[in-house]
This record gives sequence, C-alpha cells and structure tokens, in this order.
Amino acid sequence: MTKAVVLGAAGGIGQPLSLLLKVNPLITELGLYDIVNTPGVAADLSHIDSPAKVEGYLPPDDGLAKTLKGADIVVIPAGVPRKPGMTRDDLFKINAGIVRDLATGIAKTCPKAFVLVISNPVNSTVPVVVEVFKQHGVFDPKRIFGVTTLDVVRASTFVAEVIGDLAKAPSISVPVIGGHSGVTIVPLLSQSSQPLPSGYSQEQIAALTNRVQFGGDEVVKAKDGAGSATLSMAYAGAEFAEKVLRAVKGEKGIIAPSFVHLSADAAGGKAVQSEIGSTLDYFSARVELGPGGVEKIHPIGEVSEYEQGLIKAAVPELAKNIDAGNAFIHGSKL
Ligand SMILES: NC(=O)c1ccc[n+]([C@@H]2O[C@H](COP(=O)([O-])OP(=O)(O)OC[C@H]3O[C@@H](n4cnc5c(N)ncnc54)[C@H](O)[C@@H]3O)[C@@H](O)[C@H]2O)c1
Ligand SMILES: O=C(O)C[C@H](O)C(=O)O
Repeated sequence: MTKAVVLGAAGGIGQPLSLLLKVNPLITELGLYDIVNTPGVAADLSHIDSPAKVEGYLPPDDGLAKTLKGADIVVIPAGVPRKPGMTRDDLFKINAGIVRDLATGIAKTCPKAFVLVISNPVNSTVPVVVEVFKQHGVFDPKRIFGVTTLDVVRASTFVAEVIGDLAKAPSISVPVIGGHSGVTIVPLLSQSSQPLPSGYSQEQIAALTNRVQFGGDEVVKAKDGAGSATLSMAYAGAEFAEKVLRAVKGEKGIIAPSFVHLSADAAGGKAVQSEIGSTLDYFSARVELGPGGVEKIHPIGEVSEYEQGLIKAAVPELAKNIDAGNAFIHGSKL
C-alpha cells in the first residue's frame, strides 16, 4: 500500500500532477489538499479506473491532518507562481509561510514521509521545510527533496532540439546541478549522454546553457500573466515521485539530480563541497535513491572550464537563498 499526497492539489501544477499520480499503478491511495476546490478535483479523479483511492480535503475540520494521515510521499506545489517581471525570490514572502505551515502539518502527522518540494523559490523553501522538521525533532535529510527535475527535462528536450531529433529526448540525460533559479541552475552539457554536434561553438554552448537556466522565464513570458510552467512541471514532479517510489520498492541504480541537504550522505556531501569549494549545506547533486530516500550523493565529476565558472557563480547566490530560508524560520514563531 502506498499513499501519495499532493498539497496545493487544485492548482495549475496540482491538478495535472494529481492526475499523473492517480494513474500511477504504484500508488494505492491519493490524498489531495488545497484551500479551494479539492473535493471537486478528488471526485473527478476518483472516476478514473486506476487503483488509487482518492480523497480531497479543505482546511476546516483538520483537513490537512486528514489528508496527510498515513502518507508515504508528499508533493508540495502549493503557493503563488510568477508573473512577467518577477523573479522566483519575489515569491518567497508568500510561499515561505505557506510551505512552513504545510511542513508543520507533515512533521506532526507523517514525519517519515518523503517530502518533495516544488513551491518556489526551491533554494529557500527546502531549507524552510528542513528547519521546521528540525524544530519538531523529526529531521531526516534523506527524505526531503527540492524538485529540480524540470531543469533536467528541459535540458534533455533542448539538446534533442539541437540535434534535430526530438524522438531521442527521453533517452538523453544531462545532469543539471546547483539549485533551481537563474544562475544557480547549472546544466553540465559536457556530461550530456548525447554529444552536441561537432563544431558546436562555445557561444552556442553558452546560449543553450542560458536557455536551460531561464527556461522558466520562457514559459512565464508566453503565458503573459497567467502563471508559470504547470504541465511540464506536473510531468517532471510525477517522474521524480515515481523514481522515489521505485527506489523504495527496491529498484537499484536510480540516480536523479535533486536539491538536498548534503548531510544526507555525509561522505558524498563533503566530496561535493570540496568540488564546489564551499561549505554550502544544500546543493542539487546527482542523488542515488534507495529504500530510505537519498542513498548516495554522487560527485559532480569532470566539468569544463566554462562549467566550473558557472558553479562558481552559482555558489554565492545559493548561499543567499539558503540563508533566506533559514532566517525565515529562525526569525518567526512556529
Ligand atoms: N520547482 C519547479 O521546478 C517549479 C516549476 C513550476 C512552478 N513551480 C512553483 O510551484 C508553485 C505553484 O505553481 P502553480 O502554477 O501550480 O500555481 P497555482 O496558483 O496555479 O496553484 C497553487 C495552488 O496552491 C494553493 N494554495 C495556496 N495556499 C495554500 C495553502 N496554504 N495550502 C494548500 N494549498 C494552497 C492554491 O489554492 C492553488 O490551488 C509556485 O510557487 C511556482 O513558482 C515550481
Ligand atoms: O519559472 C518559474 O517561476 C516556474 C518554475 O520554477 C520553472 O522553472 O518553470
């Protein structure tokens, strides 16, 4: 039996993500929570002929606790999205409070669940969850993940576009490390499983890197005030959740980048810190998943001089974002 929960389930990401989880045969129970519309979303999804039993709750009558009861994995896309002209950090004031309150619910009701944080800015909301868990004495770094999968999905797609063969996109793997906003997103194109065309220039590499780093802005601009990526994010979130669940069921060798607390694998975390020349507590690294969550943090490995420069630029920005998350909790009462 596996219970998955979506917090923010009635939103632009929440609805298609809940649909994808509902049709995932690994999930037998699906709990949906939002401040609006969850009973309707749950009723709608419950007619789909897949195994998961669906329930939807609103805040009254302990709706959050009822949704979270018995959860094995909790995905959080609750919070406001960007409009043109905004950075992800502009969302922090509102989303940090939302994520803090939801994390408090998880810490009290299902502290052993895997927590997948989608709400932006991920570089700061993950530290918010971690600090809340610490305050409740239930912090396990192996179980809390910032979802950076959309950057990985974008990198595969854009490389497939460059080689003019979208059919190859699903099999192309490009590690994307660092964090999830602007310059903290570091695609390692030199490690792409699909080599770039011969003669692909440094200018072209820089342009492709920039497209991955600012892919979110492409969608925000195209949606023109109606929000940010929702469908591609739902796809990416469902993909990462499935990887976590497959690893829990014993599948070996599942490796995916995710923004984690580097103490999740002390030796691996230290090795990454030495590669990036910093003692940052968090980094999106290639994480090997196992039955308990993070099993191993893999080293970054060989990178080009250009990518080394990208990592150097990411570190101070990440430090600022992480500090903001920590300060939010330590400056406010729970
Ligand atoms: N990690 C990523 O790669 C990534 C990608 C895309 C979007 N995002 C982020 O995901 C978040 C959601 O985006 P969206 O497009 O779905 O927004 P949305 O506005 O369409 O949906 C958000 C949902 O959260 C709900 N919500 C608000 N406060 C809540 C609370 N206290 N408890 C439960 N639910 C609450 C809202 O009612 C709404 O249904 C944003 O912060 C966005 O920036 C992250
Ligand atoms: O760009 C955004 O604000 C949403 C998300 O983080 C994305 O990368 O699409």
